[in-house]
Amino acid sequence: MLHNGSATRDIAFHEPAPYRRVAVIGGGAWGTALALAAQRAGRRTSLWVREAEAIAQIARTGRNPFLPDHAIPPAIATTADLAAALRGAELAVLVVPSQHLRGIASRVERLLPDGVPVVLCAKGIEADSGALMTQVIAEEMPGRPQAVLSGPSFAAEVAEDQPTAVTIAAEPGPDGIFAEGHHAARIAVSFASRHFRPYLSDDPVGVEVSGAVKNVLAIASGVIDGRGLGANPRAALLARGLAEISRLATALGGRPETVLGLSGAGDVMLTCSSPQSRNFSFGQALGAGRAPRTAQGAVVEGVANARSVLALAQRLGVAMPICEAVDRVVHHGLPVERAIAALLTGPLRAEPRNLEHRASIAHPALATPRRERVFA
Ligand SMILES: NC(=O)C1=CN([C@@H]2O[C@H](COP(=O)(O)OP(=O)(O)OC[C@H]3O[C@@H](n4cnc5c(N)ncnc54)[C@H](O)[C@@H]3O)[C@@H](O)[C@H]2O)C=CC1
Ligand SMILES: O=C(CO)COP(=O)(O)O
Repeated sequence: MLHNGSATRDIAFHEPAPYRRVAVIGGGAWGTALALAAQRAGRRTSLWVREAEAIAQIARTGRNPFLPDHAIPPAIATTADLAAALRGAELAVLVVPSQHLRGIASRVERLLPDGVPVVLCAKGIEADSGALMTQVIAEEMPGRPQAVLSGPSFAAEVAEDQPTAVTIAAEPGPDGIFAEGHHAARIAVSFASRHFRPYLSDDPVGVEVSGAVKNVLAIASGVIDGRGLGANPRAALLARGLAEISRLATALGGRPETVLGLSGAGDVMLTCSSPQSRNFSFGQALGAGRAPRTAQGAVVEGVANARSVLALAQRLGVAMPICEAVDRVVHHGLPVERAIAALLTGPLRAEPRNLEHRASIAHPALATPRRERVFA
């Protein structure tokens, strides 16, 4: 049994039954890669693709324009008909961008039998409501079992069957998420294959917040790279960015140790250091003073989420200076130079949160604005 993440158990011991039929809803790059992963794991898999042109191209060439370098095997049933994609599904995997999840979820809810679980794969926070993806689902699909799939996983590498580890997070049942019949354990074995390794977590809030914020951090990291500022500020950004994730996650009831796992530190390391990341390369262009260019129709989640993460943080009174800087640059036209200067010349602070609190009492100098150039 899992007690608040303090104990781990081998899920293979239980041999939970996989879901046999998996419907992947959202045929962008990540949905396509996850359909390939499910099919490799032995699942009967369907893939719902929204765009008529994409469906036509798949029919013509066997390739999805959102992930053009990878063939989709005929065993994956691709369709533009949502009802057809969901027919007979024992598991629905929702892979539409965060700002579109609500609309798709309400349509899926009308078509999916009660009790069929959903897996949420978008990394983001809803702009208008500040809702996490799990909250959106709780509202649009009340009572339905749900889990979050996140972690360091570029779609192209999963499609190539490169080794990848992800986290599957859900609220534990009375016997914990490792219990044989728990949907999270069943989802893990439904996707597990030689090169695709899910880990379980009972902290969906920590996992979700990590995934949403890392995209904003990746834009900031790209800016540093595009501006040619070197390796030191990137490392500082990663460390201080993880501190921002941790503060927001704990304010929402998540756990700080989750932020050190695959969905937090793992995905931050991946996305904040590779031009494969759309968010990182968007930031690189900003940093270099070029107009960001993305593949047609591709989503750069950090753009919408700079705004939604910051709005949520402000509502909760959580300081997120890096996310704030990205929001100012992307949405309010703040020049990159000024955003960087603001981060470097803010008040001096102590590092761990608990010390931060004590430092302001025992070491007032650390909490007082000073001229030195430090990181926020
Ligand atoms: N691409 C990747 O490597 C990974 C992506 N993700 C996450 O997966 C989610 C989906 O991203 P990708 O598959 O990469 O997208 P993508 O950039 O490849 O394609 C855009 C997707 O947005 C969908 N879309 C556009 N307008 C829509 C609307 N009005 N309603 C519903 N869907 C709409 C398109 O149908 C398409 O599926 C994002 O939250 C992303 O952060 C997570 C892990 C890896
Ligand atoms: O989430 C991702 C990898 O884990 C993909 O990142 P990008 O959306 O920045 O490409």
